[in-house]
Amino acid sequence: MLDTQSVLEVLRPVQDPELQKSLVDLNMIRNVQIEGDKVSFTLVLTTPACPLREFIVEDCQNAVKQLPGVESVEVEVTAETPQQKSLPDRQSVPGIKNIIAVSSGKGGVGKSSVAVNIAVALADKGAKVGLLDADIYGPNAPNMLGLGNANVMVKQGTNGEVLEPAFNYGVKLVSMAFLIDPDQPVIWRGPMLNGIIRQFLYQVEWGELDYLIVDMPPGTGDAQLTLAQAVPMAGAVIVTTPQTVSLLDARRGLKMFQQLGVNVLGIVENMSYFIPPDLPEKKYDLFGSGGGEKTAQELNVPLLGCVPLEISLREGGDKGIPIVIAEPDSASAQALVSVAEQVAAKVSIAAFA
Ligand SMILES: Nc1ncnc2c1ncn2[C@@H]1O[C@H](COP(=O)(O)OP(=O)(O)OP(=O)(O)O)[C@@H](O)[C@H]1O
Repeated sequence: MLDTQSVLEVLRPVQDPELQKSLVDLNMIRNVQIEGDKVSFTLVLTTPACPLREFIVEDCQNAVKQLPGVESVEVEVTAETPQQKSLPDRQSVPGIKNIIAVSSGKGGVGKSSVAVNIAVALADKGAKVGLLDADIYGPNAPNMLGLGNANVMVKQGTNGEVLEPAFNYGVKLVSMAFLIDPDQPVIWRGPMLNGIIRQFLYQVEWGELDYLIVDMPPGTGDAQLTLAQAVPMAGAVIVTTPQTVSLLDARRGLKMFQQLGVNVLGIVENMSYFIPPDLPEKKYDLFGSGGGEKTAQELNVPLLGCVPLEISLREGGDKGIPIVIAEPDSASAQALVSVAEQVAAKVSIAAFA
């Protein structure tokens, strides 16, 4: 007989490919309805940015169609992002499910571009996203998000004054740029870091967030230490170029996060190759090739993606329209969307591990 139980039984062997557990056991199949020969249910994924969404839906449909008497299968897809694991000695930020650092060993490798585009890509998929621009030396996320002239407002919250983040492309943003005088010497900014990072975590009206992406200053300094010691983190993403010097610094950064007990979600190789706009079928390895992959293998962390060097990516950053929105079909936008999906998937895996 066709009933809810038989539908769940036939779906039980279908696994979430990333978590390698039964969708039914993970409570990802809900609200099973049967009307004559029509079966419908809700598939609750662990992230709206699930890279394998279509495969999972197809697997579910194929499984249910095996039941005698079923003509059509309708799957409504939603997502509930899991909360990262808590740590006994770190205070999580209420409402924020996953804090992800985007870091690089070396400056100028495209860390902010990657952080901004990951944030926008996740928001575009339907996730609730915040971006904390903690890059005290080059806080350029506001410009890249078209919020160069934004001002954060201070308002009275339930526990004192709170900052209200700026908002664009579905992303809530606070940045060091909103607080520091751009003419202030960098040397005076360092000592402010610890306090400001904590303030940006706890005294901002973030609301409910699936992901808070933190654009870190380059290197292995105080900001990384402060963040890792203040809050439980879902993980860190390390951005590098294929060049040897950048890779050596990336390794240092990666080791530091590992020593601080932060899960390294993987490496993003940026500026992997150059695509000339007039010859899009050509590829030039300006900074060498394969370095990111080799480093990822050696250090036993995933390579989350390789983003090409494209003029339109730089232009998008300068104009305040991130490439994933401005030119979603470009090679760099597609690579960045895939990186965002990989990051989301790895965060889910860590939450269920
Ligand atoms: N894949 C790419 N293709 C073209 N231009 C890029 C690419 N990645 C980054 N850029 C450009 O390189 C410059 C530096 O990038 P970005 O600010 O993202 O780097 P960063 O590592 O955050 O730098 P900083 O160390 O100053 O914080 C920017 O002008 C950006 O638009």
